[in-house]
Amino acid sequence: MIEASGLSKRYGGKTAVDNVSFTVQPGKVTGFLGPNGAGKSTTMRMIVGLDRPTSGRVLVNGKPYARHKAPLREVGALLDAKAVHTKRSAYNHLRAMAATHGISANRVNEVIELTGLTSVAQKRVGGFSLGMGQRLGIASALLGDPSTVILDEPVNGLDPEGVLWVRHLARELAAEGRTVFLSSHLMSEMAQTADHLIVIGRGRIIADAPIADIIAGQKKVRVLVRTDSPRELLQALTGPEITGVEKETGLLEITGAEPRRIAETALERQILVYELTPLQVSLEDAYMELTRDDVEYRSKDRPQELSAAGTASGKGK
Ligand SMILES: Nc1ncnc2c1ncn2[C@@H]1O[C@H](COP(=O)(O)OP(=O)(O)OP(=O)(O)O)[C@@H](O)[C@H]1O
Repeated sequence: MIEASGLSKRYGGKTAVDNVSFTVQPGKVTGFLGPNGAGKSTTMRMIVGLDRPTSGRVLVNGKPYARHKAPLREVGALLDAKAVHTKRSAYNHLRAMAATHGISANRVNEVIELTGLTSVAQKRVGGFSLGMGQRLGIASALLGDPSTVILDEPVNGLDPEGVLWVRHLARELAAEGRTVFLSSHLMSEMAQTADHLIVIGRGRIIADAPIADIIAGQKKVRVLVRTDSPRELLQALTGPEITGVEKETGLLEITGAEPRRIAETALERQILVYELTPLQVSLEDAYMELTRDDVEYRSKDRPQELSAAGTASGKGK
């Protein structure tokens, strides 16, 4: 179990993590999501004592990481896969780590097998691909058979087979009753792997709930509408909460209005509508909506929005 309370980290004038409190429960995969620069890595580094909190504290299995006599047996972490690149072979790298913790050579062989590194175990780590480095990082994290596993972007650089492997591994570790805390910005991946999500934006927690609740919490309905008069239709749908984006000529994506209301409005105004498709809210949508105001580095070319209130700025007719 991981328990953070009032955890903050400032680097000079920059607040990377701002008074966050959360608990990561055992027996579940908890996803840690957030846009670039949100504070995920900094939080994870504080959990394992690599960064000192400016204020607040974080406990792993009831104690600060540094207070554990054999921390590798309590918590295993993959934080920066590149940090393991050395002139040693994968086997020797793991053997050296194991030796410092009284972990047997048997366990080294076990994690090598578990992470699919058997055929390259004698090769120099310096020559490893990003994916092999990730596997070695995961092997190091699992070496002490820890009850808490923290993996920062574990699927980064892995091929599809590797992504699937990490997903199964995370699920298996949680099923064994371990605490599994994974960061990622791949929403689709999280949707298939995590039970619970903690979403962070600009150093603050913006959601902490089971995945199903996060999706269900996004009440804004979205509907695809094909019509020859998109702008007219949108202006007829009055309400500040209703917005629309013209995805292509004559194809509107309307947010905030139920299909029935759209159909009734179109009928009233004699606007021909020849497609009306409600869209399912995905985790991706829920996440975009949640982090909308908390993205530090935003791409410039987001689709232009049209608004039902008539302040249209898009390319609708
Ligand atoms: N050592 C440091 N010195 C100064 N600023 C830092 C340092 N480490 C992180 N930051 C800043 O703190 C903020 C949070 O960074 P962090 O790496 O924790 O975010 P992240 O959510 O892991 O992002 P990403 O998904 O891009 O890895 C960023 O604005 C970052 O620039």
